[in-house]
Amino acid sequence: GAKWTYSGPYGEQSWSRSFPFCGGAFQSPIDFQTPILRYDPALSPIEVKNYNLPPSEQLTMSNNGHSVKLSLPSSMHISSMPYRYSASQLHLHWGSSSLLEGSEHTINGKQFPAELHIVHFNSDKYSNISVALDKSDGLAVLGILIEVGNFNPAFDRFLKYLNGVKFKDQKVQIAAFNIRELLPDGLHEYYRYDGSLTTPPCYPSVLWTVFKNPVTVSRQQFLSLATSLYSSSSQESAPEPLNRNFRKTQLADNRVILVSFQQ
Ligand SMILES: NS(=O)(=O)c1c(F)c(F)c(S(=O)(=O)CCO)c(N[C@H]2CCc3ccccc32)c1F
Ligand SMILES: [Zn+2]
Repeated sequence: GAKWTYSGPYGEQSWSRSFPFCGGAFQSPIDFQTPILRYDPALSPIEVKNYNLPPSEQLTMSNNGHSVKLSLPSSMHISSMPYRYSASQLHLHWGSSSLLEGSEHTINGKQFPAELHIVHFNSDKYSNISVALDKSDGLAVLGILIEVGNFNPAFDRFLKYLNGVKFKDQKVQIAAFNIRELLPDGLHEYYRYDGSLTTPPCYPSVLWTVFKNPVTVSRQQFLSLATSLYSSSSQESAPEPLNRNFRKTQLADNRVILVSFQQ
């Protein structure tokens, strides 16, 4: 597809030229501002199934030039939503060694150092994610905000392989692990709204669930994520660092953001 980046002439202000939905409604990410939040007691705790993958399984970790992503088996799924949403992949957004602000969603204007996204598709209605991608009930993404603090052994299960995917289109097979350990302890407190993919093609097809409680990684783990990767391929002459790969927050318009918790 058409080239897009996070800075320069192909940056987010230009996305809508090649990807019209990027200039449309229901765009993500957004800033969770207290005045537009509404408590919804019907929002039940998120339940995930088969997230505890056996180490005998292997996952493909790859650098696609926009993020580092991990392929996930469709046996992993979210069971607490009206439809079953089966896992497809997880990826991250982060700042840089000089910018500890790289999350996509923000809370009352606070941007976190990074954010993890676990992308799922509605497997009750659609046979695969490519078919589900542009359907209004097609995708469900879990957003996990990341702070710098204590070392996180679960994140290290894949961060330790970053040097194997330094350049665009590089892939490595890694031992699977318990993906549930990447999530915060409590899955009962979260923000919920209808939004979009935060990258082109920006389809308004995502039911967003962003957990209120961040997880932590150590400063060294954050720096490893922020400085190990390049968006350019190994053959290219000028290596382009892969960092600050987050979209700015979009207008909420008259969208109400539901929250499962009371202030
Ligand atoms: N923040 S986000 O959750 O909206 C989001 C991303 F930020 C992101 F980078 C990617 S990607 O596939 O790594 C690269 C762009 O396609 C996807 N990938 C999605 C979109 C396209 C596609 C096709 C097959 C499987 C997953 C995806 C994504 F859903
Ligand atoms: Zn994402």
